[in-house]
Amino acid sequence: MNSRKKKDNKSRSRSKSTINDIVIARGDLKQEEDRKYSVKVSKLMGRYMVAKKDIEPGEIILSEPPIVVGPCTDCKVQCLGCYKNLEEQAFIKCKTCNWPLCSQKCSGLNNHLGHSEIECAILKQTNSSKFLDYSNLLKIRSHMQALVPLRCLILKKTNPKNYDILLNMEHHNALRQNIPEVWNTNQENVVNRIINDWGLKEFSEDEIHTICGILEVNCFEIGQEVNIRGLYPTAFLMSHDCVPNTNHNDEEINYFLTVRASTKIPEGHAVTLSYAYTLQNTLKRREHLLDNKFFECYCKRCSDPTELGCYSAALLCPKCKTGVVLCDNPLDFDSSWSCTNWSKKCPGYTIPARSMKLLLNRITQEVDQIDNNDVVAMEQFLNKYRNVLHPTHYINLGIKISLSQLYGKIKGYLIHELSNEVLERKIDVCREVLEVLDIIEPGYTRIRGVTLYELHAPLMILLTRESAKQTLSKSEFKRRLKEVFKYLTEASIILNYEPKSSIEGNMGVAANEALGQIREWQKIVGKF
Ligand SMILES: C[S@@+](CC[C@H](N)C(=O)[O-])C[C@H]1O[C@@H](n2cnc3c(N)ncnc32)[C@H](O)[C@@H]1O
Repeated sequence: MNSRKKKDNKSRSRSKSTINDIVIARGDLKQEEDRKYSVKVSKLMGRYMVAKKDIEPGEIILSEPPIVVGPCTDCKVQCLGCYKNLEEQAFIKCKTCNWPLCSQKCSGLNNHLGHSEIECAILKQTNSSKFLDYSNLLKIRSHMQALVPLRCLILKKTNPKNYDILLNMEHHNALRQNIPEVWNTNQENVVNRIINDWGLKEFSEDEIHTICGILEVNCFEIGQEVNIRGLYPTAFLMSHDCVPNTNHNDEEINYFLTVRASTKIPEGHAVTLSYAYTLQNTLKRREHLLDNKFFECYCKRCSDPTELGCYSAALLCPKCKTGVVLCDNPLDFDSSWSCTNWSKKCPGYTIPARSMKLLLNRITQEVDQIDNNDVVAMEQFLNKYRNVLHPTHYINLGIKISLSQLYGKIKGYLIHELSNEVLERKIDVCREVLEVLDIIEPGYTRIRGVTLYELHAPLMILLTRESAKQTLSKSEFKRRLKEVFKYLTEASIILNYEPKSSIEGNMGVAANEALGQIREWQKIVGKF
């Protein structure tokens, strides 16, 4: 389908060390024995991780510190130490190198995962700050793009073992070279800056482009309050799947990455994560993977027009009114879409790929106009498109996820103020979202944990209200309490994997407390 694909194999044909070489090179044989995974190689995917033995949901597969972290390519201007976004006037310049910082006391100063002494010395020696136009912070943004590549290059001297591990990662240079918007942007913002502006002639253009490719292909988006990327020594080996079987999180400050199984991973099965946003439809995910990770996905979900029954891309047929419009060939970016209501004799409805894209772009623009907290506008949107978009179309699903979290949280909709009707609405959207998540983000995944937590709250309040009116029999009360207990228990397991400093980690603490209260009630109604 795409000319980029053929060259892919070429770039992969260069010889690469296996993960075993990497581990042995690190003198870490013990760790190799203990590892939950081994590494295989396939023609399609290159190296990929497989489970050495059955791995249970929630089990840690790996936990490791990053090789390098720093600003993302599309980041705003950030503090070089702690990566807080900097506003005009609310920042200082590093006394030594003159690059922007949040304060002279920033916790990321003289830290190898922040603004290290060596980075500061190089930025000073090269007089790099003379190119920073502080009259307008926006003009500094593109300069930030060269920082992570510089940090990688610094490793060559400060940590040659990590530099070797990094150089062993996929860069897709042969493919990327043929994509002018990727290659030329790197040439301008990274290569020319490091070699010409900063005068670091010891690095070659090829070497810097390779580093850029490695970062693009292998970085994890990390950070809790901040928007940064990190490269990890073994986690990069996980292959992509649009229904992943792992979940990962990163710690604040040290950026330790922990990968856990979200579902059971049988021995010999690939250990996967999704490089794309799972809540988008096949077309969007595949476009993202091709443009940013330089491969085409042929997973089960991508190959199935119904996306395994979650209908993330389906429209409702405007002709027969009852049929579902699906992509004729989801593995072809240019495929048309048709009504699939053959048995009920739809007169026939087909829409070309281009018109579908235009329609989705127009609807997306409309959604983007809705304020993040405007539940009324969200409900109006769902109502307006109820005969156009499938109820679980990814655009609807995004809105339903927002509603599942906003009802009960924002001003005017605090949980105890909600009418029974709105509580029921919150329950409905949570259940609808969970039905889809059970297909595309199954098991112990963060978004399921959050949605289960959101679901328990209205159920519990309705139960309390009804029990206060004494309209429930003891057995009905117990049945409903048991249901809340079930959701909350799973939410608690999932959310307690999250760092305590994160929003989800806090939710985990709240889930534990709520479970404690239910256990008190159990003393009255009896164990479930
Ligand atoms: C983060 S790297 C994974 C490690 C890589 N396979 C290696 O050997 O270094 C991502 C790259 O692996 C390949 N890859 C991962 N998952 C894939 C999949 N499901 N289908 C095809 N290629 C995949 C693609 O080349 C992608 O750009």
